[in-house]
Amino acid sequence: MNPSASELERDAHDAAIRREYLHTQIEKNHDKNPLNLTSVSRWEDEVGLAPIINRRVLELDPLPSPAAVLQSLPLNDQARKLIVESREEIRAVLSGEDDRLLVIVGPCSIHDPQAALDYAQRLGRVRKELEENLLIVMRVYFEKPRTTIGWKGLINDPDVDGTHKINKGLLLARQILLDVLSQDIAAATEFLEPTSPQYISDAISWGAIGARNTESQVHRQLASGLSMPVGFKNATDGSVSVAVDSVITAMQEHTFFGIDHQGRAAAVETLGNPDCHVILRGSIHGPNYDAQSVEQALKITHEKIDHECIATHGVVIDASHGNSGKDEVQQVRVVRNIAQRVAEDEPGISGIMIESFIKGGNQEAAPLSQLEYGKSITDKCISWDDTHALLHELSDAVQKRRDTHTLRS
Ligand SMILES: O=C[C@H](O)[C@H](O)COP(=O)(O)O
Ligand SMILES: C=C(OP(=O)(O)O)C(=O)O
Repeated sequence: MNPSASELERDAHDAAIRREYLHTQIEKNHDKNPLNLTSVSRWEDEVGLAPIINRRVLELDPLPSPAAVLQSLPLNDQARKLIVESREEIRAVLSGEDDRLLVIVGPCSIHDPQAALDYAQRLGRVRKELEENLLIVMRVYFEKPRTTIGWKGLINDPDVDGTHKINKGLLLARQILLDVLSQDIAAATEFLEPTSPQYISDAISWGAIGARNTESQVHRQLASGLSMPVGFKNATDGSVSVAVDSVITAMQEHTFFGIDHQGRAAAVETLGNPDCHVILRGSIHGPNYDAQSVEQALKITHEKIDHECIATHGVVIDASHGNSGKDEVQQVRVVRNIAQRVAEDEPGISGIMIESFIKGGNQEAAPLSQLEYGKSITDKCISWDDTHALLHELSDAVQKRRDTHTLRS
């Protein structure tokens, strides 16, 4: 059926709005495109598909290729060594070959490069001091999965002002990772967008798939090709079974849609990732960090996986999120509870996750100039002073556990 005159008029009107929008965006956002890419034209206009496709797409802003970003901000030799060694150490702790506790600690999200470096300097010093008992890795989270809407993290919106300069966010995130690694501390992150790992995953030693994505085939496939250990959170409704299914799925080979390092669409074939495990993060129904929940999670894992692996050895417990009701005071109690249980040699606790920043609590997300320094703009975090004390308590707990084992043998 031919479009009516009024439909044609509306299409022309929509196309004019899109073109004007594109033009003003390019004019306005020079720094959005730091690698000087030329914008794509409205291809659908040229091939006569304008009434059919991209009806609700305002802009397709080209991103640099992963190779261009990796080459413009390369890992140095110290960082390469740290990443290779820390991935192996994490694997050894998760499998029980190394008797330390894995501690993934740091801000809920990164929004300020200066504060991230400041935090990494502090954590780098404690990491060294406590390395005999704790394997400390910094949370360097750039992508935030939201329950509904909200700031989606530094890669998506680096200026926290709704301008969504992803080009800038990618380079900034990578620079922050290099700064963190320069403090001799390995980095952990959540992988959210299926193509963003090509830009940063070389700098990551441990990855997470969040509670909102744990049942997603796309994320399970992604994890199957990642080069580092990956933890899957239990679902927001508390299901641990889906996280175990994720581990099983990610351990297998897959072929799926992705991009290569030149940024070209690619059929990605993966080997499978044997270094996956479950993270207990509590749920909308309450916490699951207690001994019975750990035991139950491992029971489900053993029922579904018939061979010994990292996932059957133990879980990582997230002291924040559903386990603390996102309350930093409660998070301190949860960490103390876990420290006590580690000291008492409770089996199955391979690691702990803590949301911590320089100042405790959180504040509303806003552009950097309007923010209090060193305070979270997403979930509430434990202050640095409390974190420092808790890391020492966790270290003492691991030492006590080791002493018990030595006495027994
Ligand atoms: O870790 C951060 C948050 O818990 C997660 O992004 C969800 O946040 P929201 O419920 O405020 O959207
Ligand atoms: C979003 C996070 O956690 P979860 O997926 O458990 O909500 C997080 O760790 O930042």
